Amino acid sequence: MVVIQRAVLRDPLFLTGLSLRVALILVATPLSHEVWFIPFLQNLGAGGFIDPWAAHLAVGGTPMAFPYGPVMLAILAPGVLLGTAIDHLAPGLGAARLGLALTVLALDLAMLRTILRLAPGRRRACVGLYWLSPLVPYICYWHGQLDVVPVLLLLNGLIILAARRMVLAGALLALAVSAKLSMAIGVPFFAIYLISDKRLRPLAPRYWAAFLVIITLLQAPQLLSPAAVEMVFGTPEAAKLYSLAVSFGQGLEVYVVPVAYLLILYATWRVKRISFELLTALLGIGFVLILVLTPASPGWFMWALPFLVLYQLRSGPSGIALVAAFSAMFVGFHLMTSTGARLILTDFDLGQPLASLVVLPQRAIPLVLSLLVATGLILSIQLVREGVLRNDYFRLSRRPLLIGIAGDSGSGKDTLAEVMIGLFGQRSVAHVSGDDYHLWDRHKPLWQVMTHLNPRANNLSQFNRDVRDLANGRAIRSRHYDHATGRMTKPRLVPGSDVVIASGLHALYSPEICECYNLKIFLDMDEMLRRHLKIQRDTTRRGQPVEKVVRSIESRYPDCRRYIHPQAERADIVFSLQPLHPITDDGFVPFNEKLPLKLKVALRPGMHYENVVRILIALCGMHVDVLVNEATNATEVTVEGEVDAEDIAMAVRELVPQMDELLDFAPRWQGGNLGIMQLFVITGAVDALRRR
Ligand SMILES: Nc1ncnc2c1ncn2[C@@H]1O[C@H](COP(=O)(O)OP(=O)(O)O)[C@@H](O)[C@H]1O
Ligand SMILES: O=C(COP(=O)(O)O)[C@H](O)[C@H](O)COP(=O)(O)O
Repeated sequence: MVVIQRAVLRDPLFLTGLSLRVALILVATPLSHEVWFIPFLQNLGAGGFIDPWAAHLAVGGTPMAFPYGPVMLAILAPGVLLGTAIDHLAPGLGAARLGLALTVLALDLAMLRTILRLAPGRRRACVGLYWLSPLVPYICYWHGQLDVVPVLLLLNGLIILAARRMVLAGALLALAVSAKLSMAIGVPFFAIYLISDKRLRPLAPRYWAAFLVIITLLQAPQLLSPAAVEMVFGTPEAAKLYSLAVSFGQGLEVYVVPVAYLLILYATWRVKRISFELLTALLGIGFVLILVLTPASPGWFMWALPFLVLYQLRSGPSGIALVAAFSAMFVGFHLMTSTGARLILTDFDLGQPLASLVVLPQRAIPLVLSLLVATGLILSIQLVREGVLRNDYFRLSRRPLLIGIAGDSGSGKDTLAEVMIGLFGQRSVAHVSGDDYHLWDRHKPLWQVMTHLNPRANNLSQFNRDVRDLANGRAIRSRHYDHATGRMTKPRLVPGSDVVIASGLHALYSPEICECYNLKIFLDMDEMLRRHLKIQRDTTRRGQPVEKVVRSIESRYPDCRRYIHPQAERADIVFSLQPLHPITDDGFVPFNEKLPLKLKVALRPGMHYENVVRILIALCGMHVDVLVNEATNATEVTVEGEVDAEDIAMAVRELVPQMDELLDFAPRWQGGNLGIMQLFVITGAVDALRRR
């Protein structure tokens, strides 16, 4: 049973739409129901279960009667067969007719509920845009088409796919196609969606396995029935896709719809990474173009309607007006040219198209069709502009997100890179480390002559080339410097990804590589804290004697001042981790002691930080000071206090909800200062991506 919130059921708008539907069911019976669908379905009762299509043709039924698959049959038959049985008991009740109409009403309510699930919090808008649209009463209750069935299955398959319940989602897509073959139009869009999102790729085999098993089980028997092949696969409806052709002369024709459809698929393929919202927009564009470029049956509009509702919810009054105009043209055109309904208990038969009942002005039909095509094309352009090009996610994900992280040895570059990889997901990030571009390893004599902090001790031109290649989505081959052995390993393939993190001593050194980054970060950790943490790391994790590490820190300090620290001027964000209590020269801090820290965040002029500060105070309960550095005009935000990972996750969802689909399914949020860094990096990245 379709469960719709009580608030909707009590909504006057809903009750108005329901009254209209019930009135139509009571007073009108669509010609298509009476002449095609009900007789076909009643054959099942006459022993047509084995091969309903053959049984129908055997009694002289028309091949046009039921060009649908077994799922449509299974969903619609119970109401009709029950009604037929009741009619046998009480002739003249019209229960079979009511059985079909009430089944359609139940599916219509399920469609409303599905749309409400797709647009949570937009209850009245969804009721207004779907339930009160004249399209649905016209298509389902006057003209009498059944497309609400496959579209409902397709839409729920989308929702289940977004929830990553892959087997059920694949099965629902198969059910949609087995209800009406034209839903196969959507299959390539789903395939591109599953390929484009690296997070979904491991889950895709289950999806397609379920799809193929269900579609085979349901469609194979139909292929064995010549009658089904004639009525379903050979339906004249399919020929409409080829009706618009461009003649190349010499009897050659190019079909416009297949060309347009392939162009839309190509454009979809070019969208680097498709969010759920983008997928619904692209599917809507595909369906609307088919409506515009073919003499589409009224039922075909149901394919696009849910996506048009979502478009209107996002676009507001202009989109609503445009869809209303397109809908009005569509209904007007089909009232004139398509079958309608007979009024019950009267002889008033509007089953035939208006054009055959009354004399219309000569140009009425072509004029309305022209307006229909014009409004449809304008709507398609708007769907592309507003549904795709202006889609935040589309703009964020068209090219890889590039983040550069520079800082002295031990300042936290790898740590920050790792916590950001934990957010985006290993599959979606290409990490390039400056250490892998040292010109010599620890065992070479030059190691004793020139420190690695000197740019000339590193192959920075190769580093820059590799970052640029990754920025263009190309894979690179990069060696790896193993700090445990002090040697370079063999080159390994680093594939292009949605996010590129380039961290290293000189990651912001060359101006031209800085132009590649969307976000530039410099780590300027308190010097005593850095020494403490570097000594702790190099002795415990890199097996180096304390004396050697201390000597190295001292000997490299001049190069650090000369080559590393100046990079801070190029950064968008400078993170400076500070101990709450200064570490004095002789104040040795035991490695296992957790140092209370605070984080200073210097943001270059123009970086938006107000909302971040608001959230850190209001939601995370942090103590935050904001200062503007008069010299650099940079904003310095000092953050103190404890924050847990869940609060950081909530803060990011509040500040940049559109990032959700760019992050991993289970992003690894951090608490403490690393979580605050995650927050500033994510919001800074979205800011930068919106500007590009
Ligand atoms: N934000 C931070 N909070 C606490 N400890 C940190 C932080 N960043 C780095 N560290 C610690 O400091 C040491 C050096 O960090 P690392 O990321 O290896 O620096 P780099 O990559 O710049 O050489 C590591 O032991 C690391 O755990
Ligand atoms: O210090 C760094 C940078 O690494 P990081 O920024 O991770 O500290 C150089 O890679 C070292 O010179 C490598 O030499 P070693 O392996 O002997 O430290």
